[in-house]
Amino acid sequence: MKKWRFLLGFGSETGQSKSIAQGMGDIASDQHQICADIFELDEIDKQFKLEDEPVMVIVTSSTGDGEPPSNASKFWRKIRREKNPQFLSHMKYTVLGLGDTNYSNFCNCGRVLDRRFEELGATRFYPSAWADDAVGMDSTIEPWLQGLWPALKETLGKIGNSTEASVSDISDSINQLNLSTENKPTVNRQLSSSNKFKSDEDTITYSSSLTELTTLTLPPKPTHSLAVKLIESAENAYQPSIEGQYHASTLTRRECLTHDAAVKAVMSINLQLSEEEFAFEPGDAVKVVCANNENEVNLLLKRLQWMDKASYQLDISISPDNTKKSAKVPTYIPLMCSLRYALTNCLDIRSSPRKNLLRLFVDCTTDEDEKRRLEELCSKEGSEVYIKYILEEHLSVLDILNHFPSCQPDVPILIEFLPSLMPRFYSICSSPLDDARSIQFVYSLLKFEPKNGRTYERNGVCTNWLNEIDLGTKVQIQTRISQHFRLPLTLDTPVIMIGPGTGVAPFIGFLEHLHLSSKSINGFDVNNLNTWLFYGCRHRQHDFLFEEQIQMYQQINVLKHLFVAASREDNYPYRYVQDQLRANGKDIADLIYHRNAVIYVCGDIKVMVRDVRETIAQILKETFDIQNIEEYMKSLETSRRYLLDIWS
Ligand SMILES: Cc1cc2nc3c(=O)[nH]c(=O)nc-3n(C[C@H](O)[C@H](O)[C@H](O)COP(=O)(O)O)c2cc1C
Repeated sequence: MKKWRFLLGFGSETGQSKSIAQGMGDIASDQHQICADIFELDEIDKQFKLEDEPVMVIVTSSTGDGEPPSNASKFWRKIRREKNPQFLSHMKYTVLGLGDTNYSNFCNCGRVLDRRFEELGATRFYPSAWADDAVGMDSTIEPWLQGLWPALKETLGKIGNSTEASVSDISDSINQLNLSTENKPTVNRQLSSSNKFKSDEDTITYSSSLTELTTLTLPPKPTHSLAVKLIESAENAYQPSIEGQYHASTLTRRECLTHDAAVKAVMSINLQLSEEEFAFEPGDAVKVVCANNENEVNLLLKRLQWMDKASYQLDISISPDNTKKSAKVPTYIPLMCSLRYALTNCLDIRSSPRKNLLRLFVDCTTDEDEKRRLEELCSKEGSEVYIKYILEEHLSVLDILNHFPSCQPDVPILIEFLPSLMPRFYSICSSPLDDARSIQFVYSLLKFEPKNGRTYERNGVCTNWLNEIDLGTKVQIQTRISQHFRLPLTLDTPVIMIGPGTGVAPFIGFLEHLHLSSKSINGFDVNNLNTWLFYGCRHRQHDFLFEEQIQMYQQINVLKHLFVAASREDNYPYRYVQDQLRANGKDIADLIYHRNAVIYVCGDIKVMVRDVRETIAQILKETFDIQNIEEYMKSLETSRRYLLDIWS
């Protein structure tokens, strides 16, 4: 029997959109008997042709400063260049954008694709949605998905002929569509009289906003399709199965840039490339493939009662009972590997479990009170609780299992539903003019205490790994080429660099590049440079990163103006970079307004990026009495004169 189908294209940098698209594909086939053909957007013209697609759903994140993820950039270029205004007039579409409101270009990639599809004649069959990582994406994605399926069925039904649906399929689906609101799984479990979770202190396991009388709407139970066979033999050496083109490098140097008294230690790393030249420029970032912490993996293995079998080989395959048509073994896990290997190198055991995994955990739990609480956490009614106690506190899968001791999930479920361990990004702080086969970057060592639901102490995943590996260890890396975060083409364009803490990294790359250019390029006169650096630390004696190097750039006239803020020093007037910007307000405003300066902001997104933008807007408004300052700031952004390189 023929079946409805649609194209589901995703653009993903760190794997979230990809896993959401894959989850959507599963729901489409398992619950709605619709086939989703899922491809990276950049598979355009290889795996799919837009000309042949009547219905398309796009799931895409944004990266950099609102740019498309690396597997969607070719797609975007093609769509952007298309001249025929009717090119997509045959198409119905919708977009789910993933982003983070801490970035000024929130969901920019999704939004521009959405607009461009409309300009090219496509019709939105269902409103596009923008999910925000800053507040938890599920609160947008869940309701959006609930409405998507009926809308999709209606759309596919209307154009039935061209999507090859048979009449009986259509009527089946329309019947289903009519039933869909009554079909949501709800549950009202009776709790034991001594509900052991009733303690206000234990927030993950109890919240007063939900009572045992609340009827819960649960997400549909995901179908799982993997099986593992245990083979009692010693572990072999596996090749990490990472997607994309990675370069082998070697860790050649690691040093601490901060004083012992610093609140947070900052490390600097050097990686040497073994073979080919690694093309990068100042402003680019490097993606580092890392592994999970051994102790954390051991804790998880113990909790799963797999410690004694941890190094046995697992033969991972599709279960003979599988009913999911799209089932496949995740590509990032070798078909034969030990559980220890999979948990160490392939699976993200740190990020908070998504609701579909919690839903599966319900059925692996024997205690009725624990079951009910897990149902609450994955239910629609429990969304706020899930965001507050799981997402915002960054609870891991191990934390959840520790809170629910009677939950004993099968290993294949974890292998199938934990996301893949993604490489981490760092801004490069060296110049290729120094050595094109060597890169340097910096990172802070982060420690998270066991509190607020976290059941064990932990460090940042990749930073901890980078800190523990021996010199000489091979490190797999890839560049993330920045499209816009680049030095200006003309030497005398004023450059305003704002980078507190490790946010100074790309600017060290910029300054080093200018310094080396002045030595190697004829006619490159440092006197023409107009460079301003606003740097922030806690205490100048303890954590002024690259202090000597920065002073050297000043002495040789590569860096013209340096302004330092120190947030923890008594009697020092400038706490934050914004204070220094304000103190130099007239000069900064003049550079931007009259001299076409380019402003670069780099660092942690939480507060700094917003405050810096507000400060610059205020300075400009006050100095030049600009009436619509927001419009002016936007014009700086669109003309690529206000550039961000930020992370969370
Ligand atoms: C380096 C970096 C840059 C980002 N830039 C933006 C941005 O400009 N706008 C936005 O809305 N979100 C931005 N984000 C947030 C991501 O889009 C968001 O976390 C998303 O869930 C990631 O999905 P993915 O894993 O599929 O790439 C950025 C994230 C990172 C790590």
